[in-house]
Amino acid sequence: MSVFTPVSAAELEAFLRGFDLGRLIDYSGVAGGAENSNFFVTTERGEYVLTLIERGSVEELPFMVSLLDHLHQAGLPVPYALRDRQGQALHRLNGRPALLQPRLPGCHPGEVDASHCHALGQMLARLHLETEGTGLQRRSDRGLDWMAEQASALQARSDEEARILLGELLPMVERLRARRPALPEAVLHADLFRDNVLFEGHHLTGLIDFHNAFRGWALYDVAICVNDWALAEQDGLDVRRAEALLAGYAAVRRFTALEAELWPDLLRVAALRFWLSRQLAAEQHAGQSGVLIKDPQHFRALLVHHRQVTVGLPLAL
Ligand SMILES: Nc1ncnc2c1ncn2[C@@H]1O[C@H](COP(=O)(O)OP(=O)(O)O)[C@@H](O)[C@H]1O
Ligand SMILES: N[C@@H](CCOP(=O)(O)O)C(=O)O
Repeated sequence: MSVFTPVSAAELEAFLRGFDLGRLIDYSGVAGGAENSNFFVTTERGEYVLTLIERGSVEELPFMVSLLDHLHQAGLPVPYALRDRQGQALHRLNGRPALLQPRLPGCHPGEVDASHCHALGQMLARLHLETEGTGLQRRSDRGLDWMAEQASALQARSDEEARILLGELLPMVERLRARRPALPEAVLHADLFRDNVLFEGHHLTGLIDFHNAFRGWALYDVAICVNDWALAEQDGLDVRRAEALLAGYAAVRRFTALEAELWPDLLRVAALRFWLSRQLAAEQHAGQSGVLIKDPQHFRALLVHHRQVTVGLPLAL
C-alpha cells in the first residue's frame, strides 16, 4: 500500500469538521498510488478522496486547483478541490498539503480494447481544446532539459545496450530543445496512464491525478497515452488500439502536418521520460517495502521497438 503519511480517525474527524460534509463513517488508505498518500473517505454526505501531497512544491498547487475547477465547469469528468466553510481549497494535514475531492465512479479498465482507446482519445482532445486558450501556465519539472540531464547521467551508469540506445535518443532530445517546434500547445495531463482513468464498462467516468499537468505540446500528451493504452503484449504497439486512440482524438481536434512529421520523435520522448523517472524511482526506493515501484525496463524495451514507428497520425484530407 502506498500511504506514506498515516492519518488517524481522530485527525481525520478534526479535519472534516472544517467542511460541511457530516460525520466520518469510514476511511481507508488507497493502495496503488505511487506518489501521494490517498484515502477513500465516507461521510454522512458521500464519498471523497483525501490526498496528502508528498512531492512537488506547494506553490504549484493553485495551478492544479484552478485547472480542475476549469475542467469541472467545462463538464469533463474530473475531481476538484472541495472548499471548506471558509472557502479554502488547499489545507494542511499532518505536515503535508492536503486536498479533499469527490470520489469519481468507475474503476481502472483491466483489459483495454479499441473502444476504450477511442473514448480516451476523444476525452484527451477535449481536455486540450478546453485548455488551449486559457492563461493557465506551469512548466514541467520533467521536461526536455531534465530528460537531457537524466539521460546523460543514466548513460554513464548503464550497460552497453542501454548506452547505445540513450546515445541515439540524446541527439533527438537536443534537436527538439534547440528547434522548439511550433506545435499546438495546451494544458497536458502528462501522466494519463490506465491507472489515472476510470471507466464504467466502455463509458469513461473519470480522469484523475493531475499532479504532472503543465502547459506544453498537445502531441506529447497523445504520445504518452498511446505508449500506455496501445501497448501490445510483446512490448511494441497494438496497431488497432493505437489507431482507435488517434482516430478518437482526431475526431475532436485535427492533427497538423508538423505534428505528423514529429510524431515518431514525440513517441520516443514520451517513452524516454517514463524510463528515466521509473529508473530514478526504482533506485531511490530499492529495498523499501510498501512502495509501488513501476518497471523501468518496460519503457526501455518500448524504445527499442520505437526505432521503427509504424503507426502514423491520421491527417484530414
Ligand atoms: N477522485 C477520485 N475518484 C476515485 N478514485 C480516486 C480518485 N483519486 C484517486 N483515486 C484512486 O486512488 C488511486 C491513487 O490515486 P492517484 O492520484 O493516481 O495517486 P498517486 O498520485 O499517488 O499516483 C487511483 O488509482 C484511484 O484508484
Ligand atoms: N504514471 C507514471 C508515474 C508518474 O510519473 P512521476 O514522474 O510523477 O513519478 C508511471 O507509470 O511511471
